[in-house]
Amino acid sequence: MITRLNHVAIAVPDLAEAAACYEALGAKVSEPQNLPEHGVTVVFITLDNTKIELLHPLGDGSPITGFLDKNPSGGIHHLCFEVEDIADALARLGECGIRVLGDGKPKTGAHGKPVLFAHPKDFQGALIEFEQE
Ligand SMILES: CC[C@H](C(=O)O)C(=O)SCCNC(=O)CCNC(=O)[C@H](O)C(C)(C)COP(=O)(O)OP(=O)(O)OC[C@H]1O[C@@H](n2cnc3c(N)ncnc32)[C@H](O)[C@@H]1OP(=O)(O)O
Ligand SMILES: [Co+2]
Repeated sequence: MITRLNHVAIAVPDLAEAAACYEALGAKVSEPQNLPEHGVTVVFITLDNTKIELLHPLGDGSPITGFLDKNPSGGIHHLCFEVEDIADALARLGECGIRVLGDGKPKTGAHGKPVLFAHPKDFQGALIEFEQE
């Protein structure tokens, strides 16, 4: 079952500049984390009730390069919801005819937990990530 909002992800053209804005507002900002298996570098901003995930392309073939080409100033990229059971979420998405991106199997995300992405065209135009709680 879907439980809580884990993070809101924003793709940014300049990670250091974006992180500095949140630091200036007094937020807790993580060090950049390279995720080559996901083709991104991420910085997490920890808030009281959720996180902001700042994303920047890492290497060739990053899945977010196209998004930044279309949105050169950056933009909200995806929402991540926590689920009690990622396998159950995978099954439920399939029952609803919602395509799961990649090879359709969970991958390990930035928090070291299994994650899935649903195709935005099947989810009211929004890219939704599911993370095992
Ligand atoms: C997992 C590690 C970390 C974590 O939190 O733990 C992360 O979150 S890593 C985040 C980066 N990884 C991903 O986003 C993986 C899933 N994403 C993808 O596979 C691609 O981004 C994809 C397939 C959603 C889009 O890729 P691309 O833009 O190259 O493809 P298209 O141009 O063909 O797009 C198809 C269609 O989708 C629309 N689109 C693209 N991105 C988004 C978005 N973020 N939100 C909503 N819609 C999106 C795009 O405009 C196309 O629509 P169309 O009407 O055909 O133009
Ligand atoms: Co994410």
